[in-house]
Amino acid sequence: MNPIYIDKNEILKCYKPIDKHTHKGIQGHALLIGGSYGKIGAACLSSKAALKTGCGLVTAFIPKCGYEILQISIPEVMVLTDVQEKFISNITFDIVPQAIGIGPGVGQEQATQITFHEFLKTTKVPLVIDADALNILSQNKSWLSLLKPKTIITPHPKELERLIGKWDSEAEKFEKTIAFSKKYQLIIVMKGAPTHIIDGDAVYENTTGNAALATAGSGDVLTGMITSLLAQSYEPINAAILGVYLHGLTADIALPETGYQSFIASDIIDNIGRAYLSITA
Ligand SMILES: NC(=O)C1=CN([C@@H]2O[C@H](COP(=O)(O)OP(=O)(O)OC[C@H]3O[C@@H](n4cnc5c(N)ncnc54)[C@H](O)[C@@H]3O)[C@@H](O)[C@H]2O)[C@@H](O)CC1
Ligand SMILES: Nc1ncnc2c1ncn2[C@@H]1O[C@H](COP(=O)(O)OP(=O)(O)O)[C@@H](O)[C@H]1O
Ligand SMILES: [Mg+2]
Repeated sequence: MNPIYIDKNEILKCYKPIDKHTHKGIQGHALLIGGSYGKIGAACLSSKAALKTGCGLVTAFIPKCGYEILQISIPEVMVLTDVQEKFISNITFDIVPQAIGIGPGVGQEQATQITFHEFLKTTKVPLVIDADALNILSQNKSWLSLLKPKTIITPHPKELERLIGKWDSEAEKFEKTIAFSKKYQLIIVMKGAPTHIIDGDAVYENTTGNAALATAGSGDVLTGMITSLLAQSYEPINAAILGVYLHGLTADIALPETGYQSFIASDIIDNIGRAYLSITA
């Protein structure tokens, strides 16, 4: 396996500068579907990260109990609520997003599983699938064939194991992940230290990031960032590459100020602007 290293050179091949005549209506609308009672923070983090990564509009779809929390903590994000108080049970919306991120904090209630199945059968929008949405897929592997080619999935090692089964060596982990990517035509963001992106036989290795990212919600933030780039009409592989690179770079930039221990997921969001600036510096 000869990975392509995701460094500044590689990023400059796909980074799209902002057109000075752009407006929020053409800058992309991202929909983030996430949260459940006690995990509304996951929806807050992913939707705020999506906005801070540059799409024009962000809507969060959450259970009712998160309505005030989300509106007060991030007034720039629009909110749609499920009929259920504590978990998502019926995903319906009348907006037209260019990308959807689903999974952070959703839990695995039966009703959430059923509506996720219906959603997969009907949606034609480019998707990023993370966290509990991946765990639901692991429990219902026949649903994997519903995923459109180039859907992005973002498993951490445990979520990956639930999807592809155990491995005995690093080499076997890559073999199995590449086979899985080919079988379902998926882009797999294998989160870790470092993160790898698998797109069929192509393997990319990220060069940014550090152990400060080992903190609650840092994956939820990554989901929002990649969904935002997808909504801004980056090709799925480029959205994954740029998202993972910027996400890691925020931790490299913040480290001298926060140290490893006090860096939290909100610090990723706070440093997305500096990460963008360093791409073009
Ligand atoms: N503030 C919030 O609302 C938060 C919500 N979260 C949500 O909580 C739900 C559960 O997510 P979790 O990921 O905690 O639960 P999981 O059960 O999926 O994963 C936790 C398990 O995976 C292992 N693991 C994780 N990263 C690993 C790594 N790099 N190497 C080896 N093992 C690793 C852990 O040791 C643990 O056994 C998700 O829906 C998630 O989005 C979390 O993101 C935390 C913050
Ligand atoms: N030691 C580390 N070095 C670099 N990156 C890390 C390290 N630990 C975690 N990360 C990154 O942090 C993120 C963690 O995601 P995840 O486990 O899904 O978090 P959560 O579910 O809490 O949001 C991934 O992007 C992963 O690559
Ligand atoms: Mg996660």
